[in-house]
Amino acid sequence: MIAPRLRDVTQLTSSQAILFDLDGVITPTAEVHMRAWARLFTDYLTLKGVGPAYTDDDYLRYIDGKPRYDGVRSFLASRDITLEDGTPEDSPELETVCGLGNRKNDTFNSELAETGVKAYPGSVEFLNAAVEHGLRVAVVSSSRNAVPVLTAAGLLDRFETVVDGLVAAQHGIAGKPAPDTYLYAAQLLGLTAAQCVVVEDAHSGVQAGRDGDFGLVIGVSREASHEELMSSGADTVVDDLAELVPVFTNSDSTTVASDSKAVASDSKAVASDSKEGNA
Ligand SMILES: O=P(O)(O)OC[C@H]1O[C@@H](O)[C@H](O)[C@@H](O)[C@@H]1O
Repeated sequence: MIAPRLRDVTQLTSSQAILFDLDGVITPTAEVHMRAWARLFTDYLTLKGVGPAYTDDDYLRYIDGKPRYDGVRSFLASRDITLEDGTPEDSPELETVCGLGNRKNDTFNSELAETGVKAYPGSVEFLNAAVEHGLRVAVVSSSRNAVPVLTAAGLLDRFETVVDGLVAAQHGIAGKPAPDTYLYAAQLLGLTAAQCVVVEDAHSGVQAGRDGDFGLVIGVSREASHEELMSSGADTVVDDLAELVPVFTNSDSTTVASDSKAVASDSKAVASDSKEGNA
């Protein structure tokens, strides 16, 4: 019989790779996406005379972490609106799923060009500690802007592979909440899901990690709460990835658990519902 997996943070040190979401995990760009979506859908619903008005909760429920056009479809469905898909080449003026998505992308890119991107210091600290410990690292993002965002943050060369929205579209890989983009990244690294850790801030991404049966799913609470991410399937949730650096720098895992509130309290119950080790 295969021993049940111990889904707590000490498993980080025995993992082979960390697969990082980007927006909201490595860079604060989830906020930029969030503002651009709010502008698009507030204007759009007003123009159509459709309610209820768009709120940030809509972003978290229907859009966060999903590929661009899936986010549009999913939000419009919540207001009983169906549009033709169009194509990714659609002009932002067109009232199609792709046209609206591209309209939001213009807003996203203007803000990014104005403000630039600076990674979360705690995430860079965690990345450095993981790499120093010998773990391999990759980015798995739904965004078609992942490479420019990583480049602007000066981090592109830190990752062995980047599976983004463009790669997924090119290969016909289903986006988050499906686990497929994460599984594809693991495959590119020549690893199994069980050997990899997923780090996510969005419900859809946490769900992808859980459904892909990854070795460990770490939630980072930015907009979504600890409880929400735990209920989506995270094994543990932190406010900042720097909280997990002691896992690498301190070989005594019990000290780590007691040093970090979130880790100690969130990781307890998880071993009980974990199945056998996966492929
Ligand atoms: O429009 P893009 O850049 O391809 O991004 C798609 C999605 O990418 C995800 O990473 C973000 O969490 C979402 O907010 C965003 O909508």
